[in-house]
Amino acid sequence: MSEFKIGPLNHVGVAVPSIEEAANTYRELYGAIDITEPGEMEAQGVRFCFVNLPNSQIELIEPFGENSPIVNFLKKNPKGGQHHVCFEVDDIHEAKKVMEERGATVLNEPRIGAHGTLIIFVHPKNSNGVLIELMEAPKH
Ligand SMILES: CC[C@H](C(=O)O)C(=O)SCCNC(=O)CCNC(=O)[C@H](O)C(C)(C)COP(=O)(O)OP(=O)(O)OC[C@H]1O[C@@H](n2cnc3c(N)ncnc32)[C@H](O)[C@@H]1OP(=O)(O)O
Ligand SMILES: [Co+2]
Repeated sequence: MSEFKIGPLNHVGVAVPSIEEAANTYRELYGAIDITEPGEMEAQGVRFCFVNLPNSQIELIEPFGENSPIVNFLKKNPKGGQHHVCFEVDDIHEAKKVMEERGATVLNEPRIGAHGTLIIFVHPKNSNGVLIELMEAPKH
């Protein structure tokens, strides 16, 4: 078995109808004070913001543009829901290669995600119904 292994949990993705309303929930109900301004990634079809926590983040995402990959999800979960879990990896190209060698369905070629590093997604069917995002760890 190769040396490859997933690293730290980077964020939990939560798909919502409105990131502003969801951010207010984390602010008013849970006392979150460190919430980023919204960003947009047309290529990924999402608007997003991050609830920064001491050891991880909640990534709030809502559809952006016509072909957003989360439109279907929100049709099935109109109030929103836990959408994906993101782990950091050292090398996204190695990660993709190993995932495919191990029989997983990688959903995209590595592309830039909200943290500015390359990401891939592994189909939920490979992980007990959980959509997994692998993100190349930021180089410090
Ligand atoms: C700004 C980037 C940001 C970042 O962190 O950098 C992001 O995270 S962007 C997040 C949004 N982007 C993506 O989700 C891209 C990857 N997703 C996909 O390719 C699709 O959403 C996919 C393939 C997971 C589902 O596609 P679609 O919804 O069109 O297919 P189905 O509705 O037919 O679903 C197939 C099957 O999968 C189950 N499903 C769908 N979405 C999820 C989910 N988020 N978590 C768990 N399971 C999911 C769905 O229920 C179907 O199951 P089945 O048993 O076959 O009915
Ligand atoms: Co994400």
